[in-house]
Amino acid sequence: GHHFIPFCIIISPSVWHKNYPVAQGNRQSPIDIVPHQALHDPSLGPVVLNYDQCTSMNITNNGHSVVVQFDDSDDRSVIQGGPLDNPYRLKQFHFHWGEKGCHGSEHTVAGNSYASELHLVHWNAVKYKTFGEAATAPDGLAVLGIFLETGDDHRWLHVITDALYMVKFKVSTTVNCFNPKCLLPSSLHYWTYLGSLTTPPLHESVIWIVLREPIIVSEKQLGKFRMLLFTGEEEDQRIRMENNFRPPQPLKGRKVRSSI
Ligand SMILES: COc1ccc(/C(C)=C/C(=O)O)cc1
Ligand SMILES: [Zn+2]
Repeated sequence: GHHFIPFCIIISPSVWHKNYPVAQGNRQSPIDIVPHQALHDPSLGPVVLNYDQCTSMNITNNGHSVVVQFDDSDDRSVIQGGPLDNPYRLKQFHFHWGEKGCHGSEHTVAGNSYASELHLVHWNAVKYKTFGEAATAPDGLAVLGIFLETGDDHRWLHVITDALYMVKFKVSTTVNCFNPKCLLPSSLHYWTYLGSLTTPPLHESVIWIVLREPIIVSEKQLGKFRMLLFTGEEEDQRIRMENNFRPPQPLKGRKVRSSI
């Protein structure tokens, strides 16, 4: 009979270390952030986001998340300040979410998780020539993490969630002039620590900046993420894309600093 060969093998985080030994490294992400154990560092200035109105290019279901990619050929959209020594260029943003309720974020705060987490990925184009090179350097990437909590509709997230039906399967579609500045909470108070990518190759190249204040999105908007599929249109199985979050990793003596 027709032998189904699953194209879509979901590798769980607990076995990533077999192919990526760095998964058990000393600066892995995410982590559980314990606010009272974070060191308030008065030398930490505010994080500054200078995003151009029109550098977004497309939205893609890459088989493990939904990613909005940006034109990073110049410094039109950058993050700077805070723990960063120079501007980092916006490359893409993506989300992590659960299958229901308030599980889905990667970082947790005093053991509590949020329904989802948005990651804005930037790279150090001052020191490195390409994103790929920066992604393997200890100060190569800066990822801004924003928690999503359920409540009222988010006025601007609609632009993204209303486009998700077009990328139900592993495909891409155009998104013009989406400025992710509209996805920020009112306060830019943050925690920062040295960590890693949270999906393979798990490179320990990320300066994390996690905002304390979540943004509020509706259950309906969040539900649209859950109807995405890990699988491609050509595949028989339809595996819903959910729970695409890595659990917190050991701190291994790292200090979390707070701007608060
Ligand atoms: C060089 O290959 C890469 C693969 C994934 C990533 C990211 C941005 C992973 C993550 O978001 O955890 C970066 C580089
Ligand atoms: Zn992420």
